[in-house]
Amino acid sequence: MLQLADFEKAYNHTPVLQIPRLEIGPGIYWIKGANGSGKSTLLKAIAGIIDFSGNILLNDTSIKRQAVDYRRRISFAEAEPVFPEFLTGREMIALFMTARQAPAGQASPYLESMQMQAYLDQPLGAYSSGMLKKLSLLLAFIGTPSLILLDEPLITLDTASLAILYDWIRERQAAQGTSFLLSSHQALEQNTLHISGTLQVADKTVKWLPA
Ligand SMILES: Nc1ncnc2c1ncn2[C@@H]1O[C@H](COP(=O)(O)OP(=O)(O)OP(=O)(O)O)[C@@H](O)[C@H]1O
Repeated sequence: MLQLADFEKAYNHTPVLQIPRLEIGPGIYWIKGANGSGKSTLLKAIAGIIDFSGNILLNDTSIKRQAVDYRRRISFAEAEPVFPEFLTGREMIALFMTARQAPAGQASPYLESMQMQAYLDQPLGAYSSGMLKKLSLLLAFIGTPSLILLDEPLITLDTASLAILYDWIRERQAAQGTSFLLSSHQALEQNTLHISGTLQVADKTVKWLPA
């Protein structure tokens, strides 16, 4: 599903991640690592929002040679999302629905399950961090990406919302075979989600460990 080859990312000429080769099949993966080890850097590189040397292929589509096609197949929710404060949640969702050519009505069940309708027409500047987090997670589920990257999806969510997020992930994987990379300092509920393996980020590289 995902292949990294000769991957190297440096900030100000200081290498942060060097991954000669990494290949993982479809599934749900937990990205683990200490603070500053490079989890967000890895996710941002795979999402195509920061540059790096080497290559990444998603189902044989190259991030460098087929950049538009690649990005169409991937979604990313940042750990601490920042949105334009003057837009409303409804406007953000409409923007994503158009950009990602999503099927009509796709957002409705997500909005209902997370009970987001009450504040959908408020400007995003008035959202709490939990409300912003739910919106950013929902936006990552818009369209039909084959890989969804969620950076620290569990932070700021209340217990009820966590259970709903796990439902979203399970349902999307079952219905569309979507794969997930989830970074988290908290243990993922492995009896709720079927985790295919762990990507351990340490010593400036990434190791795949079976579940
Ligand atoms: N834009 C940047 N410019 C310079 N250095 C950066 C930048 N972003 C990240 N780094 C450095 O890269 C390293 C990895 O950071 P990254 O944010 O990927 O870690 P992380 O594993 O996600 O950490 P955390 O668990 O604290 O969120 C750190 O040493 C960090 O200081």
